[in-house]
Amino acid sequence: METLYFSPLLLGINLMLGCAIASTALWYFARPYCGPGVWMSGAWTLNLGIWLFIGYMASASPWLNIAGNSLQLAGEALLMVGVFRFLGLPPPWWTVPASAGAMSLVMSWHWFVAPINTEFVVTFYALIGGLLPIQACRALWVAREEPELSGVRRFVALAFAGFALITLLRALLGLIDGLQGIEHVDVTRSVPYLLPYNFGIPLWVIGLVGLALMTMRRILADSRRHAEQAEDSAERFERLMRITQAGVVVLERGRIVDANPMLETLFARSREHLLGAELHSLFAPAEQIRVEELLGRADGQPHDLEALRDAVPFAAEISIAQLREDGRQVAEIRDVSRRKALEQQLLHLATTDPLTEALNRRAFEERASQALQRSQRQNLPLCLAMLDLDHFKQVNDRHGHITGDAVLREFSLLCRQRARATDLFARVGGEEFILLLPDSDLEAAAQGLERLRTNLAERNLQGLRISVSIGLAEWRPGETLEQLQQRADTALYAAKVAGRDRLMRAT
Ligand SMILES: Nc1nc2c(ncn2[C@@H]2O[C@H](COP(=O)(O)OP(=O)(O)OP(=O)(O)O)[C@@H](O)[C@H]2O)c(=O)[nH]1
Repeated sequence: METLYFSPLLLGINLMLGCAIASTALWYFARPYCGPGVWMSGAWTLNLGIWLFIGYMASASPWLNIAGNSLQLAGEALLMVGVFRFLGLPPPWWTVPASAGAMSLVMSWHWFVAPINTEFVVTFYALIGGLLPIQACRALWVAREEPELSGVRRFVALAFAGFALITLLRALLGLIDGLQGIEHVDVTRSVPYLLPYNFGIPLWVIGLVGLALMTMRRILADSRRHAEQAEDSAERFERLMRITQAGVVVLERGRIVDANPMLETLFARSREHLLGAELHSLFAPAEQIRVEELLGRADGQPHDLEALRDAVPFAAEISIAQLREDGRQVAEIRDVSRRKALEQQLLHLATTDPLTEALNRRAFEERASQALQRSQRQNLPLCLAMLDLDHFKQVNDRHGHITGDAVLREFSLLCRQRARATDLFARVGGEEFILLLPDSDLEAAAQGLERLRTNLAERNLQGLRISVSIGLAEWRPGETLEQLQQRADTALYAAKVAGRDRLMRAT
């Protein structure tokens, strides 16, 4: 019992058990980092090997001896494989079965074929045990990645190198003893036995402590890197929010909880005024229900709304998206009044005649067929008139094209002024115009056009007496726009033939 108080064997076993428990804790707290899990299995395998070996010492069972020695080497090999896993290198898994298998073979030979001098057995064990860490040492020493780990990596490499050296020294001493035919019965008198307990195991523990430090250093370096990245992206986000041309707001239940500087400019309100305000308060009263609906939808799509800056409306585009599961939303608001004005301008250019500002033929046909469909659906009357200035060639010939143009412009203005908002007035030829009168029967249309004609006859355009001939047709159910136009054209021709400056109704 007394020898137990000073037993290096017991101390070694306890240290190994401590290492296994510590590496389990390391694995648990370092998850999901690669490496500690393999170290943990290595440490427990090694412990299992030691306990089986103790079992052999108590029972002298050859099987326990074989399994104990083989598992100790397998545990050591696993520890080295874990280093490769940690460094992100291809792990040499083969070393685990290779070292355990080779040891089993030698031990089986010793027990079941021919006894080998135990010093040679020790030599063989130590040779494998000493060679195993060398590759891991090299990998740790030369690794270039993660410069913040280089110090601790070298520390572990040196600890493993020391362990390898002690173990190989043990192999050499065993070999010398074996060659001399010495066989140690009392292990406490054997240097090859004392070497691992007094020096090998401490170095092994130091190596494991180093592995734990290395893992912690990586975790620290990674979290520092992540913190830097987070800070970086927060800064980028802030910068983006400052320079973006869009007003950006973060919303909580429809209320503004954060806003970028552009929003202040866009709505001419200070941040203090904006924070806490309902999003819909930034828009025209008529749009507020729509804003609520868009908040509910949060589809991230752009929608056009009328916003208010100092109570003055402007065209805005808003897109609302869900920010997080907790119901926070983000809205992006842009002033699109310039774009809207441009769109209007383009639409105007695409649909009107540049000289007279009347609709062009294409726009007329598009809108006239819609009006025709509506009349058809609602069974309402509709009329179409063709208007052609009389002897316009003479105007050009006598007074020049510029005067002719001015006459056309004035005539167009007169017609547009007299037309109702629902009427469609277009220029379809040089001095030929067309007027579509929805919801007007032939009688009412004729009266209105007669008034126009007499009004024109009574006034001078560019100091000239200008008259117009008109052909008028009322739409008949089932008739197409072309057919209706054709009849009005025929009536116009009849008006010209009949002496001009008159209105003729189509038959
Ligand atoms: N100033 C000007 N003249 C145009 C324009 N487009 C067509 N014209 C002229 O309009 C005239 C049309 O002449 P005609 O088709 O012979 O008809 P008209 O002289 O009005 O005679 P009737 O229609 O039979 O009464 C031509 O002289 C064209 O050059 C234009 O944009 N500006």
